[in-house]
Amino acid sequence: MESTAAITILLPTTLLSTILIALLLNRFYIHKGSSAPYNLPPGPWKLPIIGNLHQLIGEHPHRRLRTLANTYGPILHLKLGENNLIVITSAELVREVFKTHDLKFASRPKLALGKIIMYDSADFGLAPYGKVWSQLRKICTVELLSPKRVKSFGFIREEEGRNLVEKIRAAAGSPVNLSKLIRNSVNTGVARAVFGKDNPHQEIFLLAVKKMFKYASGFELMDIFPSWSFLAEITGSAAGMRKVHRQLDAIVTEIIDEHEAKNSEEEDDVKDDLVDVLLRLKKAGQLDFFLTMENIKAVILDLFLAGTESSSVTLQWVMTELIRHPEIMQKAQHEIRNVLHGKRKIEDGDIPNLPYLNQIIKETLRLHTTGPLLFPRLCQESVELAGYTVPVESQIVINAWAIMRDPIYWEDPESFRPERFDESATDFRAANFEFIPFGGGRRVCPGIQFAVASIGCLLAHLLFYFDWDLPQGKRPQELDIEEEYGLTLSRKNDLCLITTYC
Ligand code: HEM
Repeated sequence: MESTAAITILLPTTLLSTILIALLLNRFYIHKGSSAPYNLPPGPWKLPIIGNLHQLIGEHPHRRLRTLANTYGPILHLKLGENNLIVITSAELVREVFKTHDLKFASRPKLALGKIIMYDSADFGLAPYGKVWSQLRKICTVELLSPKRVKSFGFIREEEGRNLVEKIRAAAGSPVNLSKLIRNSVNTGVARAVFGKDNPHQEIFLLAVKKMFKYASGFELMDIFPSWSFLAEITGSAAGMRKVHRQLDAIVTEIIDEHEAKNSEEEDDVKDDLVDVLLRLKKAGQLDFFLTMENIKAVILDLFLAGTESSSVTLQWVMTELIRHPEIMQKAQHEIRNVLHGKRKIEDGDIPNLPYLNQIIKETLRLHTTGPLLFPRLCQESVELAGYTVPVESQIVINAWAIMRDPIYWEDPESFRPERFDESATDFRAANFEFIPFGGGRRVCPGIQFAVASIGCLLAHLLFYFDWDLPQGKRPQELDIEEEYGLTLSRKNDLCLITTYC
């Protein structure tokens, strides 16, 4: 069996036997943390060996952790197998993590997927804090993700918007699988920006991405019991990850080979994309560290994976909420059809003139937090937080989903109300620590502008050219909002809708 998020899936076999072993060993086992002189944050009682693993069963982790935080408070200590896990569930403490102690929390835990899939964390999303991380991040920001570069990709967004419209028109009359079309469009947009052309192996790639994001939940047994490597083999997780690695490696190797061949043929005449830049830097050898081919492959995958999944998941939730709230859909269509009045084509430069569209994207990111627990951090040295000690090497998880639904910060938090973001108020950056869809501090998502620009442009195309409805005369509130948990919180079921071309 291939394991996905261990907490929700693995229970019947491995976990129950683990509990039995734990109980048998109870008499002989001395709890690692129990004799430590730490003033640890509060948390529920812990079983030997598995710690609090059993308390996370039955619900998706972000929901379960919110329930635990309601009992134990906004800073919570759990023992998950071999790891100390500190869970933060308040904007005030997020400020401490992202601002006051930013450096101490700027690393990432070593996850099995980094080791197996991402060339031993040779990328920068999973890399530990340090020189390699900071230089790779800087190169990608300058070459791909800076506001200037993002603006320069406007023509790609326009073309992908038009392609999406054509594909939907071609399918008119029968329900269209909008989820699939969105995933393909977003992935093509990212591929063209990162390596200059479409992804020829899109189908295989998107399936591999889906699996990879499940492995990235941080709750894989291999990550909870890193020294029990046999568990990964028994459950099939390790084999599953190796398969994903082989598939992704084949794709990225082909991309690099093509770039190397092209560069040797047309030395001066070629317009550099990110892959060219990375290959050139490798050849020149002028960085402060030795840039390996693994670094290059892992960075391409980083951007390709992070860029595709999160933006496409967000756009699917946007359309879900607009279907469930026809009056908001109409208001958004009214805005865009008014602003573009008389124009036949949407241009990338039109998107900033659509403030309501922007409010809708923000409200979607609040209510359907793409990364509900952000991405785990590793505490690099012991820190005092809210009067408690966070031990060095603890993993830190911020329950962004719970904070962005907390009635302390948000009025009527369960309702979808884009108007709550007035045009001037909250920004995407974590200046406001109750609105943190992109994380914060040094490891804040570097792809904010890229993501917002591509989601905005595709969404504008969907709303300008089409009216949308549910198939089989279903009513708006009947559209399901079932979630699938992984690193991202996606729709469990694909979104299939009926369209009318306007
Ligand atoms: C709606 C879209 C997106 C959302 C919600 C999102 C969210 C996030 C979050 C929550 C993190 C972790 C931040 C932290 O630890 O504080 C992150 C990291 C990251 N994101 Fe995004 N992201 C999105 C789009 C993108 C895009 C389009 C790209 C690139 C093309 C990208 C590249 C990355 C990378 C490379 C990291 C790791 C940064 C590091 O560890 O230094 N993301 N993202």
